[in-house]
Amino acid sequence: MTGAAVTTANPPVRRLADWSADRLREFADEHGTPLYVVDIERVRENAARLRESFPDAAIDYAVKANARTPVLAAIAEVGFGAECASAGEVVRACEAGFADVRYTAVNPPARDLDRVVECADEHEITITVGALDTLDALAERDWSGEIYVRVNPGVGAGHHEKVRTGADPKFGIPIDRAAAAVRDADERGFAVEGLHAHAGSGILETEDLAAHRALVERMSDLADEIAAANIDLDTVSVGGGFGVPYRDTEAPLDVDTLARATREAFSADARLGIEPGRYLVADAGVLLAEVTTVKPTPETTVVGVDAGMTTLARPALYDAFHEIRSLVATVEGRETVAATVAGPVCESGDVLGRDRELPAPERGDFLAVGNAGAYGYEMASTYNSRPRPAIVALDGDGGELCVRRETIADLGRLER
Ligand SMILES: Cc1ncc(COP(=O)(O)O)c(C=O)c1O
Ligand SMILES: N[C@@H](CCCC[NH3+])C(=O)O
Repeated sequence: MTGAAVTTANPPVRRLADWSADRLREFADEHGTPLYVVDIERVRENAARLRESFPDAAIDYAVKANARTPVLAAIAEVGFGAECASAGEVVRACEAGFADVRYTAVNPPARDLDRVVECADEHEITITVGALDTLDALAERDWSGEIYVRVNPGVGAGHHEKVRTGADPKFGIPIDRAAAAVRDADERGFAVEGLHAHAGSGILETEDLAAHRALVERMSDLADEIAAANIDLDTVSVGGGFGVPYRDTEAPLDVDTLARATREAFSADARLGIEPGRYLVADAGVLLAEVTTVKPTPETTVVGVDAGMTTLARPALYDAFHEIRSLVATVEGRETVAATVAGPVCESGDVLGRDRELPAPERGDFLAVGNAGAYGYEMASTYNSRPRPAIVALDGDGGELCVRRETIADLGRLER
């Protein structure tokens, strides 16, 4: 295979080193930086591997991880549903061709509910309710579609405390009150199709896998209690959160083992549901940046680049680690330096990586940041009036601009 294509058929992880530096450099030259590159074929490979491990499960893609149209269209095409966090995601998922779309309503703004209810006139939409208040809001809108009840399982997992939703009271109905909530919804005439819970994001470590298993067991017990009340549940979704290795030294998640453990723990008389985001898209994307400044200091070599916390928020927000690689054609004659790769934003937290061994960077070099396909562009902002980057989508040998670079003129377009 050539270019950015992988060398083994559908390996469980694509490392930053597996991308073709020549091809990435060409994209950076052609489209400028900062630039996201997303490989749609890799998204399909990840989807196929997940489907193989979970052959009977209802799989809903968590759109928040990457909501760009080519990504959505590819995942819709393989037949997964969509799990959406807002009316915006619902609309985009419907437009991209998803047949089953579920809105996970977290403190839903009235505007979102109105729009989702409107969408349901033409699309198959389910709403996941995480508070009794939301049932009232749906009743006010004469909602006659299906609902899921979101449960707070009391067990969280994930790569950072900010993403361990499972034990956070913000999310879902406490598990000891959930059966009563389902009975209440049923008596009020709502079509309760499913239960939902989500432990958190970035499950990779043994303790997170144990938390996932505990969640599945708790949800199965709850489903039994609900079945005993003669309420038939179609699906019990145990959420997403399947992690990917961000460091070279981390092993990939063995989804077969995860699927087996999930199956063993799942005893509900209903279809198992999962809703992965990151797992499908993270290693399908890289972020390209250009070196703008090289500054030796007593502590470190500061390598200034044109991408920062407004382009990729994860390092600043969660201290997340992303591999960084130089794309120079030859490292000959360059010694290795320990670099702090920093962005152009006026905050000390605007650092993409510290202590990174790189062939001494020079102004004009391109760097690639790995695993940028999930929660990358989606969390980009225009802080410091910095326009958002462009995105190139690859499919096979071709690469096309799928999102143009925002301009300074764009920044004022909403002002009156
Ligand atoms: C309700 C819900 N479902 C699914 C996901 C997807 O998570 P991940 O991208 O880690 O698979 C999230 C995000 O953590 C979520 O909040
Ligand atoms: N945005 C987070 C994932 C959280 C997903 C939302 N529940 C991340 O980049 O790791």
